[in-house]
Amino acid sequence: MVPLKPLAVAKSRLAAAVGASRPGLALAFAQDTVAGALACTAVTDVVVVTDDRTAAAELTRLGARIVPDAPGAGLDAALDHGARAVRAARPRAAVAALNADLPALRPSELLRVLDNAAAFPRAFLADAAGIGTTLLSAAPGVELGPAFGGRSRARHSASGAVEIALAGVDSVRRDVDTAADLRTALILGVGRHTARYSARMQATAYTYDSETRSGSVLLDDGTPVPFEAPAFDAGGLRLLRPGQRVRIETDGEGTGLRITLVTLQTF
Ligand SMILES: Nc1nc2c(ncn2[C@@H]2O[C@H](COP(=O)(O)OP(=O)(O)OP(=O)(O)O)[C@@H](O)[C@H]2O)c(=O)[nH]1
Ligand SMILES: C[C@H](OP(=O)(O)O)C(=O)O
Repeated sequence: MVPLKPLAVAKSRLAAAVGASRPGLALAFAQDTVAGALACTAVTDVVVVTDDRTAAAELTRLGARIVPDAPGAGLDAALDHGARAVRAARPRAAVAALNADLPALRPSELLRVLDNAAAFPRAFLADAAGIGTTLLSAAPGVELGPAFGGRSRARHSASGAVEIALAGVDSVRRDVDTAADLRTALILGVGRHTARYSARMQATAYTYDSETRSGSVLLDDGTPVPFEAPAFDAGGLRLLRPGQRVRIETDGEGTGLRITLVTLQTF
């Protein structure tokens, strides 16, 4: 089950960093989350609990089933409602809640988490910050008992759910609440829907040292991203780190030092 707020109010903490892209980016995160879950061999069905009509149409197209957020009483109520809807049709179903803001989600990592979770009546995975929760599961016949929001890792633990202690499942833990989270997700490698938006994160300045032929670009929030351009040329693409490149366009005079536009992209 993937709960999703109306896009007009989703991902509010990203507003300052991404401006008018925010609702589209919130949808892209949900699309990549749902696509990743549907591609996981441990997942039979993906149910999205949402009242957003645009998101409902797009996520249905990917293969998700939509359950309206009938209670309209916050995240935990939406998840209880979703679990009831799932089990009305399939009373012996195991269920898991997964946040809709996991754009780097890899099906193979979700499979490891769900395999691990299946050993316990209730289990959860802490988010990358170690404060919240990105996944909560309940075995057949067991109530989900969601207690999301804020410091939910401690709350889920206190409620008796077993914390999943797996290494190497960063893509399932990497929820995106801030611009810094988004950059980390881009470095992990995001799905195709979010990748479309990442090209819009433009750098505002750069430094370049012609002796070392390296430099750094400054993202709009002030974060420096180093790059190497041993022999860069107009329009060249230079590898930064695995999964991430910088596009460098010169002024066309061929001096190789007058960068006019630098855009961070993922592939
Ligand atoms: N259906 C439903 N989903 C919700 C509700 N509240 C939160 N969610 C979803 O639950 C997950 C975690 O939500 P939040 O961190 O509260 O919200 P967010 O939109 O991700 O980010 P912020 O607006 O910055 O807090 C996301 O997938 C949300 O879309 C709700 O009332 N109903
Ligand atoms: C829902 C909440 O997530 P966040 O506040 O990190 O988006 C949580 O971790 O319980």
